[in-house]
Amino acid sequence: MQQTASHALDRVLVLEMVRVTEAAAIAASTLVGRGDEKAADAAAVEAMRDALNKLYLDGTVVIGEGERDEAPMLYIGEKVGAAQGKGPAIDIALDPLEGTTICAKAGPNALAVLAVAEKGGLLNAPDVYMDKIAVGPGYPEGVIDLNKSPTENVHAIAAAKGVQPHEIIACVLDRPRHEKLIAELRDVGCGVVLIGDGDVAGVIATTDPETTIDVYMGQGGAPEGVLACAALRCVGGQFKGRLIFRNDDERQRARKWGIEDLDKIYDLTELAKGDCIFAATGVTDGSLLEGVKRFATKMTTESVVMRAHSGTVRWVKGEHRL
Ligand SMILES: O=P(O)(O)OC[C@H]1O[C@](O)(COP(=O)(O)O)[C@@H](O)[C@@H]1O
Repeated sequence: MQQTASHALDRVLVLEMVRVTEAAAIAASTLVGRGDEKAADAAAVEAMRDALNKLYLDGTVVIGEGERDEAPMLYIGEKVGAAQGKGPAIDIALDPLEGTTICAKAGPNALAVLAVAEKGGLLNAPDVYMDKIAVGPGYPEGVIDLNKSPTENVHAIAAAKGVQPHEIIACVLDRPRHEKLIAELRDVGCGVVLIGDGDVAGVIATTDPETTIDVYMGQGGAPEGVLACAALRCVGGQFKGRLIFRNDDERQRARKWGIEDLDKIYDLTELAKGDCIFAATGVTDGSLLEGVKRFATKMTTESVVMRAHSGTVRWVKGEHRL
């Protein structure tokens, strides 16, 4: 009889997931700073797929490298795992190399990332942009609102935190499309941390007081939004996301994956619901994790794996013989 997913999440998957993200991170790390995004991504994809296919599970990729006709491996709908029809049926959202450009340029915060959930637990987000706002744990429910202006959100966060609006620090992707947002945040007096890429780490940074980042704002990839939500489900925090469609082709793609209300504002639990596991391994050093390091005889990795049901967060240091 096929195991239920929650049974699997209980027993095997939590630590197995680290093996999968470690494999992808190690593969990508051989190409850090080599200026070749595609090669680094391909290496991570292949390694992640091989590692997933060794596990006793009946997995379906719901967020992956793209649609079947554009991605040869880990495409949306691909079945992975060595126990098709027998093992626990789970949905998987993955990004074997989150921050391909970061990796190519040896910048901070490139990650190998994975989230798993029970069937239907993760939104099948199309590869479009998502307007995002996120804060870490400890705020009253509803403190952030995508229908409000950045200024109003900063005031609400500051009031809830008991500080002045100019003491709030926001993280934003450094893109021309964010010029207005950045100008408005600076008008309020906020510190704006501009990141070149990697908004999964940007969102997660709001949950760690050491980063000093209070809020993440702006448009990034929708699949990355779902991955970040899986992490927030485990450690706490709030997230609102609205899909952004630039043309009819993108609208069509969303409908194809069952999204009917194209203007909907999604809450954390609508993007990643039920029990879920989030795992990441650092490819390059960053605010969340150290990157892969190579020594004469070994490599080291740092990973985090967390589970929504228990709220357990495990930091895993790996030593791998060369
Ligand atoms: O680079 P764009 O088009 O602004 O898209 C933003 C998205 O790209 C990233 O910075 C990096 O994504 P990739 O790893 O696919 O290159 C994401 O973290 C972010 O959500």
